[in-house]
Amino acid sequence: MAATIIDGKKIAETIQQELAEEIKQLQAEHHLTPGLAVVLVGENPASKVYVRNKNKACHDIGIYSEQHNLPQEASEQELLALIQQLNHDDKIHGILVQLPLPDHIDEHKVINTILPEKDVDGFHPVNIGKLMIGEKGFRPCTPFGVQKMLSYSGVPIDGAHVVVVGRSNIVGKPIANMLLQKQPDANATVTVCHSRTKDLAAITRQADILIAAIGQPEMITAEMVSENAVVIDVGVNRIEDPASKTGYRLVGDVKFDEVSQKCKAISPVPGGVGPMTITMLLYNTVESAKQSLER
Ligand SMILES: NC(=O)C1=CN([C@@H]2O[C@H](COP(=O)(O)OP(=O)(O)OC[C@H]3O[C@@H](n4cnc5c(N)ncnc54)[C@H](OP(=O)(O)O)[C@@H]3O)[C@@H](O)[C@H]2O)C=CC1
Ligand SMILES: Nc1nc(=O)c2c([nH]1)NC[C@@H]1CN(c3ccc(C(=O)N[C@@H](CCC(=O)O)C(=O)O)cc3)C=[N+]21
Ligand SMILES: [Mg+2]
Repeated sequence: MAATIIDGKKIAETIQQELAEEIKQLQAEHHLTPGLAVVLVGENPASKVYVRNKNKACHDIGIYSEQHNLPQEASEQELLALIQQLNHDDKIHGILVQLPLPDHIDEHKVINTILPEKDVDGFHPVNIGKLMIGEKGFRPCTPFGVQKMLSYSGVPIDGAHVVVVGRSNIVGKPIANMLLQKQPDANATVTVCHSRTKDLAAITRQADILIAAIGQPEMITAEMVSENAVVIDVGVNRIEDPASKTGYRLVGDVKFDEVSQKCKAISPVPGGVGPMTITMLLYNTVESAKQSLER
């Protein structure tokens, strides 16, 4: 039977409407407009699409957003100085530095310079540490979006066997940690797989919830999933497509056509995790603005 489609775009719209209401209230009661600064170094076309989508979403719901474009050759010093300036800027409640950065810039140094209370990406070691021990802090947007997507869709996480394929710092590791927590919308039994995993298919077939964050176009096939599985596809891969106007199209890490004929539920690409990521960035920015009232 064909799978239920988990419509990330629609869930994202619902959450964004709630955020827009909350922003109106913040403006009416506290004269406060949440502000986000996005920093982009260089000319990566995929990054540009993400940045454009973020700016539009901010505009739509009433978040002030500003974009800082540095040239590819910008020095690490220049970037760190810009972050310091944004750290001190009272209109700015969230700072996002688009990754990956050019090779001559140390990513860790850059992330460490962002004030943890403005780190709406949830990448600063302080926020990662809080996530690990179950303390309140900013959650990375993609994992947070996946968690919200599952809970809005009524997928039980408590007691489920979640298999995550991928162990990056921005997706695989934080999502595994979030769903493992002894907390609501979590309590999963988690297995994390990666490129050195032996007999990957034998493990993915055991998943009640399979999360693919691999960066390999359509790698997860029908024989790797069970009929009861809920499949969340985090992958966003551009592949060449001469039939498309742009010359390329987006596919996930899951072979959607065959897997969706077998599993219980699945999130599509585009229209799945991507819009949820943007929404949780907005959510964290609003949260950060609210927290600034308490300081
Ligand atoms: N929708 C969204 O909002 C977002 C989407 N993405 C997308 O998600 C995907 C993953 O991103 P990211 O985590 O940054 O990617 P990384 O390249 O940082 O990590 C990929 C992970 O997949 C593992 N892997 C690679 N090949 C295989 C394989 N053949 N078998 C098993 N495991 C494998 C790697 O293993 P190892 O560690 O051993 O190298 C690594 O842990 C990408 O397509 C990216 O574009 C990313 C961020 C946000
Ligand atoms: N500091 C930082 N934080 C990030 O969160 C971050 C990052 N750097 N670098 C790049 C990755 C990738 N990422 C995406 C987010 C949304 C979509 C998205 O909205 N995708 C739409 C499609 C957009 C399109 O049409 O191209 C969808 O899947 O429906 C895609 C990719 C965030 N990342
Ligand atoms: Mg680098």
